[in-house]
Amino acid sequence: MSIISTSSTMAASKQFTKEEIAKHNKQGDLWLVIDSKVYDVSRFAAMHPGGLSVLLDEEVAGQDATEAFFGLHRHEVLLRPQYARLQIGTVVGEKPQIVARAAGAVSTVPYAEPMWLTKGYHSPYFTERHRAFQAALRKLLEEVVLPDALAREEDGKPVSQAVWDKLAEASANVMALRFGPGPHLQGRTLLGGVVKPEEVTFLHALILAQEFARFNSRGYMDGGNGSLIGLPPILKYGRPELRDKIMNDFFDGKKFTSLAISEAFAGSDVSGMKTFATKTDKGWVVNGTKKWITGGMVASYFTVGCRSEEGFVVLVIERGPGVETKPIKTAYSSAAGTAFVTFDNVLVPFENQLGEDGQGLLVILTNFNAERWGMAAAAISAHRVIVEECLKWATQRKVFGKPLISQAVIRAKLAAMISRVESAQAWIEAITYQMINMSHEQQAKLAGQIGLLKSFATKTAQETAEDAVQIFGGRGITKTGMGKHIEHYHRTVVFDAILGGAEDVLDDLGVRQALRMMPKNARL
Ligand code: HEM
Repeated sequence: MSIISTSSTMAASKQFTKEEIAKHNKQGDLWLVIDSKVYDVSRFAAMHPGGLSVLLDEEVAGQDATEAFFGLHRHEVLLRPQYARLQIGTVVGEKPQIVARAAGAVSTVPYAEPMWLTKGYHSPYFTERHRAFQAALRKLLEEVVLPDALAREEDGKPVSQAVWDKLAEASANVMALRFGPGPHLQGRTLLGGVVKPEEVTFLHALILAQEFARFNSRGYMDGGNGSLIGLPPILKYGRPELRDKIMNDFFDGKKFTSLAISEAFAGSDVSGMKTFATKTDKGWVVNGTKKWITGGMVASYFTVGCRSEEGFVVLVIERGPGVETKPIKTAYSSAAGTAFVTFDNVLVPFENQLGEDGQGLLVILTNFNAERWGMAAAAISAHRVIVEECLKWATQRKVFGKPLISQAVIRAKLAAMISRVESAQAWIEAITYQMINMSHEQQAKLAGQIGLLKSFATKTAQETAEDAVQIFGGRGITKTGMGKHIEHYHRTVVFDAILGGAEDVLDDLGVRQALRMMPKNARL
């Protein structure tokens, strides 16, 4: 994931012979070559995080240290301004061979992109128009979201308002786009006009979900995604006035909504829930608590599942008197805004009810397919990033004088990873095509497939995470340097396996749906 912006490529124009470079090989007068570029590290050497002595080694000082460097550092180190300026020139007659991917470009590493995005391959689903959409989106995300994602994942703060503002800009409307095709896109300019509102299908939604998942900043991304599960029930069941107010607040990047179903007492077991809504003359009065509410720390609205005398009801509760949120520390960054939410005698107007009394389960279930499909899409994309990391590492790292990739066991691990990610991608593309050609009601028959797909995507992702740590060794459990993405992935991959339904539950759902569809007359 070394990405270069055109402004940081300014190379020093002076040229040096190898003989001249070799003379600068001692403390205080120290040069070295990396990928044909000459670096004067005379002053930096004493501050080098890897120590001074390694730079004075006779194979490094005054020499071409390309191989040694790339066995120990990510390319992005050299792109940081403080290190880029150590370059004083190039070697006579040599040209750089290693190029960072430009912001927005596709990777040329095999399997680093889905087949439809790989040069020379074809797709039954995606066209050049989709590719133009993907390119515009990736450029915007890598320029605007990626730097914020890396910084916030570290400091634990929520998505910066400047990012929301940029995504919401009238010329881009990415916030509205994230809700897939539909009337909410009408009249909007989308990504500078690269796609028209009526052209948008679930294939665009797949591109969006997969592009947003490439940053390997899992807490940050979930923090930004909270509304994607909190809002859909409001869009479908909310009264027009409430729906439009909350929808526009989100599309403008101003206010966010979290789904608040799970409790310390109950997860998917709705009957075990304790949050209770009492009907009064003035409206519903809600008391109870909710746990693991993604994005809850920054949410202005909560889509809340409650028990009541009238059955299960879903209410939209606005942050205000009686509503409190406290952060919960989980394995990923607090940028996710994961909250414990308490409702104490909160008065909720009847207009904020979604669906009829006792119909709450229907309201919640209506988005489960879309939610799981989106999670699978993101999981597959994040998985692919790890395949690229492993392929690069295995080819650039030398052990016992040979690249790591020359070991058959490493190639076997890579083969398994590639097969997992490619089969999951092919499956989701096929399901997405069905979604495009089915009505919302018909899509109910995809519930089993989507459940199985999500479970497959997250199980295989965890297998790859384990394999990746083995390939990277100690670096795979180290938060900085070469293996930082592997460490992050390995630590956070399990979130996908829990959110939106645990694997066993989804597998069972898939098989039970198949059983319901079994023809009565089928025999061996
Ligand atoms: C312009 C040249 C260089 C720069 C700017 C540089 C910079 C850095 C930085 C920032 C780190 C911290 C870890 C990271 O962020 O990846 C590091 C670690 C390290 N560097 Fe360098 N370095 C340079 C050249 C070299 C060379 C030629 C060697 C050759 C032996 C070397 C050996 C090391 C070692 C052994 C570590 C520790 C790696 C680890 O903890 O796994 N460095 N360097």
